[in-house]
Amino acid sequence: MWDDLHALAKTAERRRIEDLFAENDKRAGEFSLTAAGLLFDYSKTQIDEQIRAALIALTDAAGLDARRTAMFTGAAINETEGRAVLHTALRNLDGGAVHVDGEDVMPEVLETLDRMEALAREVRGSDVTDVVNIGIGGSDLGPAMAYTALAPYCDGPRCHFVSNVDGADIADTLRGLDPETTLFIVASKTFTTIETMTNARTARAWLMDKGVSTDGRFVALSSNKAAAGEWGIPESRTFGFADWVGGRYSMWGPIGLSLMIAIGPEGFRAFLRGGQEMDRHFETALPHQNMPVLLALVGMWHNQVLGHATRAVLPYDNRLARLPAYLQQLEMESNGKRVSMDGADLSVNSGPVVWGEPGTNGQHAFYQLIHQGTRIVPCEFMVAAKGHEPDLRHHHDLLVANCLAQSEALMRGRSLDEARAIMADKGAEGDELERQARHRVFPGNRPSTTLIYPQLTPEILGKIVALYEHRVFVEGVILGINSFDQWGVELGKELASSLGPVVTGEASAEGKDGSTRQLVEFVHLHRDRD
Ligand SMILES: O=P(O)(O)OC[C@H]1O[C@H](O)[C@H](O)[C@@H](O)[C@@H]1O
Repeated sequence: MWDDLHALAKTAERRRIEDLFAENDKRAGEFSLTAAGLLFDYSKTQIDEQIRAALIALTDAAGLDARRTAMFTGAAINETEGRAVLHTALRNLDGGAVHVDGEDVMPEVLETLDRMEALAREVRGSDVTDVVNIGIGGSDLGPAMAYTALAPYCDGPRCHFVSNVDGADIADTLRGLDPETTLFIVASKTFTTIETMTNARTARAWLMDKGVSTDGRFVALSSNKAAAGEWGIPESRTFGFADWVGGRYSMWGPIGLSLMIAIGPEGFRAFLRGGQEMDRHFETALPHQNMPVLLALVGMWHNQVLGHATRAVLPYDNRLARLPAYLQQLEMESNGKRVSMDGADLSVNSGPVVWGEPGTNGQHAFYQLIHQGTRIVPCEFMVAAKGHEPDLRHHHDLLVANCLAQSEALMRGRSLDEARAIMADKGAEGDELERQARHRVFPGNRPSTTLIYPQLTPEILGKIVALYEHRVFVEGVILGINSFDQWGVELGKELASSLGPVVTGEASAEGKDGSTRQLVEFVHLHRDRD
């Protein structure tokens, strides 16, 4: 399979994407698809019909259909943790029963949703002015990303997101907040995460310091209701979810509470409906008409086949500023694995490095490398046809024009002859003309895709997030890995707890490597100085 693709890559890399358009005037339509109102265009890549067929063959060989059914029907596909993977049940608003170990989970999911809505309404109708979500990773990035994304729909209290154990995070957030009108949400699936528990304690101390009762000031979102209870948050203020909701897939349930408070229960339901619509599409569309499948395959063509180690996510949508960070966790924590489900080494690379920033800002910062650097960075552009500022339509038109211009420029490039003509026009001559022209050449033939959507509404955001979730799933199935565990984060946590007492000076650094000892020494020299 991979050999076929590598053979196809040899020919593909020699030809220009532009020529594919010249050879086939239907290319744009044939190498793009519309689903759930979104248009995904992957025609500005080297993929042709033969390559697409070979990529789709990967899904057959990996048994994608059976794995997908297994996920949606509650099988324990997270094999290293013995868990089902059912974040889709959280948005199964009008769907039927979903069974885990013979039990329908939907009544509890819907009851929790009802309770969340009751609390959201209560908070929105109260004197609460600020909500602080304390959580990290999957208990932070989803709601934080969506809160910024859906700013035009936020008509509830202001939300803040504290994640880092760096005291600067909570200190900067609390400064300026009124303890009498601030509600804290402690969001942690495990309710043991050191950063979150440290920040939660600091929040509690802050209230007590200000002489404000902590009663009714905390809400817990967790799978570990017992720990939340021990911490002092009553059951009536605790919203649980099952272990089959992975942290980075959890914003659809209780972890989304801050978002629900901000945009209101109806807006949150629209977000869920969007996700559910993408689920239906993913479950039923044939591979070559299936958006998550194609998004995954295009990514694998660039990463596993052509060897491009990174991919840039470039939303031309300022409110999606946190999307790249959200996708970093979703994609890199899910598919950054070196062994397959059975423990054998992978024969191809695992998922790529995902990074990005909104356009047009990135254009004035790192696009230089994307256009002229020696490495190829496949780019994933995203843009809305319409903005939310009717009085600023001209801004939005410029934004769209820039987005389209970048993918066009990446594909077309500028030849040496064109660069020479530009320099000649400027009056350059001889060696100087030649030297200057070489700096102005754009190799072009650089691949990009564009995801375009009508407008960034709660429903559309739901579709986009679910689209990326399923993309990660498809890539994981083809790689034969478990996309739903994250053992790679454990070692650092263990070492951090052993280094804690070394940093404070309670334990000695003896036995640590020379570099670590030197760094600790520097800290000791400075930490107690005024
Ligand atoms: O929600 P929590 O249990 O506090 O976990 C928060 C985060 O920390 C862990 O280290 C994992 O890497 C993440 O997948 C998780 O989302």
